[in-house]
Amino acid sequence: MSFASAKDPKTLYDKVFEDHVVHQDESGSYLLYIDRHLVHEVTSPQAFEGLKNAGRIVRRKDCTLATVDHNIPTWSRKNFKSPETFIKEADSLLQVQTLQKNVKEFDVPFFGMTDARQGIVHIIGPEQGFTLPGTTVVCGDSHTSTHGAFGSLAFGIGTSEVEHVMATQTIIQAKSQNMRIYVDGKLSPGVTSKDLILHIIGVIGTAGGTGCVIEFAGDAIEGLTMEARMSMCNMAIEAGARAGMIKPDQVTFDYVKGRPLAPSGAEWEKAVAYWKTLHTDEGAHFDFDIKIKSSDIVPTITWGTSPQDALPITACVPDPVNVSDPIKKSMMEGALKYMGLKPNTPLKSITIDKVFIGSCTNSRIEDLRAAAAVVKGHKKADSVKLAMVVPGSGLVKEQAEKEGLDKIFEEAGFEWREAGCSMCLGMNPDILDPEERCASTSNRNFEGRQGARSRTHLMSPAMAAAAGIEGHFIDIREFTYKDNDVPKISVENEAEDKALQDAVYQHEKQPLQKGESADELEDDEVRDIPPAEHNFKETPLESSAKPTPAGMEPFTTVSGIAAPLDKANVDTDAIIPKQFLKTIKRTGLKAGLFYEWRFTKDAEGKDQSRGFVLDTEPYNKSQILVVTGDNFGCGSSREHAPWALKDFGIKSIIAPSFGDIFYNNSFKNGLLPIRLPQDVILEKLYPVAQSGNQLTIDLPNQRILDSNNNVLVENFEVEDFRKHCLVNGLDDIGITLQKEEFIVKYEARRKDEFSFLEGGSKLVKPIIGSKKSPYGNKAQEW
Ligand SMILES: CC(C)[C@H](C(=O)O)[C@@H](O)C(=O)O
Ligand code: SF4
Repeated sequence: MSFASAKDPKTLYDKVFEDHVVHQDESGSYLLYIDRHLVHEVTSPQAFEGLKNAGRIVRRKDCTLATVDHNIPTWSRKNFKSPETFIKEADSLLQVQTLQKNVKEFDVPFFGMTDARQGIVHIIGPEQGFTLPGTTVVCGDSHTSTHGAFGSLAFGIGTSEVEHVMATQTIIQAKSQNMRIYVDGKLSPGVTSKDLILHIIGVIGTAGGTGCVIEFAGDAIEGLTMEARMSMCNMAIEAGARAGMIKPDQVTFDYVKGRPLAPSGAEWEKAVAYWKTLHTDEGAHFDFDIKIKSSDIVPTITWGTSPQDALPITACVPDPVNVSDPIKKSMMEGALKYMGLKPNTPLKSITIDKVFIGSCTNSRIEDLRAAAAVVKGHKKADSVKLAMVVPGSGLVKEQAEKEGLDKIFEEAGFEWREAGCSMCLGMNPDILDPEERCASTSNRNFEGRQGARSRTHLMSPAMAAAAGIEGHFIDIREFTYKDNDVPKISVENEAEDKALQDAVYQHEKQPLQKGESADELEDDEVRDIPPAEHNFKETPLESSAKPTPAGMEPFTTVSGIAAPLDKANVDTDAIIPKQFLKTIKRTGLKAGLFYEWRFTKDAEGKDQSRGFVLDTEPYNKSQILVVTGDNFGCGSSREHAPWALKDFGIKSIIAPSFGDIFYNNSFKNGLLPIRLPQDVILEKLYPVAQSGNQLTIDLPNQRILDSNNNVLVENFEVEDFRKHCLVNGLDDIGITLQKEEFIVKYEARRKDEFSFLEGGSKLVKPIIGSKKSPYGNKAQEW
């Protein structure tokens, strides 16, 4: 059944990866087939525009599913008439309208704002059964890692890659390294998967998983529900990993079975037989194997401005005095200042202003049940200005209301909202005021994440709810639950979930397409290095490969001022804050580059320069950025980060390591990221940057020189394929389309061997006669 040969023991990741290889070229670059593509309004406009400009279509509409989530207000939709009357912010509205227009024009299945199935993109995929075990899942969103909970290979991509997937249904990938995080034992009472993943990120750091796909394994993981597994994999990106994965098992199959877009009947049996082969073989090689003892974990929260700033709730705010590494020390001092915290303060004594229960990490029915169990019979503390509960999808909302959770929250003084990303990111009206402190169930506590100068502490739903009741952080194990008959996760409830869905989707699944019979390929034909004529070096690239729609200039040699940046873990939220993402263009982003670091507001609300390095002479003309710390560009997949850097004039960034998605996105935009060991940067390049001098980057020869032509670095690492594209300014969609024959062959084979994946979002049906949906009977909005 599997494309992979049975010869060597393989990891779960190896198996799923190999089963999707359409083509491999000599440079080590793979073309992978994509089974499922989720689309939202923030990262798709430029991709659809690119398709349009090139006269291309969406190749597999049945593998594509779109929704709106980031920009939409979460206030009541009872009087909803249209996005135009509902969404007050013009730029948010434009992104929503643009997606509506695009899905109509390209005929892509879409859950709009009048559809109960609308919700956060990572909630709706699994909920619909669109996400299936063993599939490849992508989305222009970093938290696509969520779907790895099903044993799928799921990762975030940038907008250029969104366009690539829409046009070719494939993606160009290098193989990541294998990391296993093995969690033994059972989680203690009061400890959830959120505590576990925060603990893990605290241990391995936000760059710990860079270049890796993490498999979460062990008793503690196998004991988790699907919802809890999704919370774990969701935050794999916060550990820097390309993806997180958990092997599919009976828990997975039970969750998927009967979902509207899941296979059924004989196809279901065939699927399960295949899915059962998807586990790491005995003796398979892991590049990194990390063991975590579940007994070490207690309820955990973050204190600082990175998800790795995680501590047990029983701890105190850390003291920089105890840190010897100067970079870490200054980062800690900066974070404490930003968070308005004093060293050695017990975490439990920190008071809060607001509570946010929601986001793609923790807005599923199980999360809401856990929070409601805490809240029931209590009242929100008077000192807490706002506690909001935002379900992940319209269906989660309906289910919660059916169980009376909305009433429990409202009686306690919590606000009950409509589905969306909400205050996780604040691209919509839900934001914190400056210096407000929030107990949040989301996944990122970056500076400015929930609003300018906002202060975010990450934690589990129960802990956030309890903080709302007490007015300060509290150890959930010490909280007094008032009522024991709170809704619990039970088989009955699961059955009710399904019953609800069945009522909502009164449809028959369409018969599976009868395709032409698939060409039989031998294993080797698919996996092995193809003959030379298929290698990109031999292919007549110029014939159909075009410059990218963004107008990518060839990159050969760049000489320019190098700006020094002495920071680690520079996240893409810092490179380009959320308010600048509300554009449907790739240009005009210079003003937003490092906005929070560059500007503060004066008394009249005008921007005042803070003297950030890029605003001082001679660095305001920099073309190169020399960064001392690891993990530049971590976090969100926003391609707006390289767009903004490019718009400023930056052509190359040198750092010890990069966030995977940012690294990819940079190449797609003619921006060269160069990875060098930290000591080389500190000894050879940083001093040049500090003195305001020029560096020359010679890509064809892979060298870096100073202004006297002395070679400072020789043979810096860059993959052949990426170099080739950059030096020639090539559009990789054009290159991929030259491999059309391989894509067609793979599709034929997929139709046969993985026939249970056919249908996909084509099975999405309008909601017919949904009895009491507050969204009415309309489904797709065109
Ligand atoms: C808007 C999108 C690019 C972004 C992401 O990739 O993560 C967002 O979802 C976020 O959480 O910051
Ligand atoms: S992390 Fe937040 S903003 Fe990003 S997709 Fe999830 S809920 Fe939306």
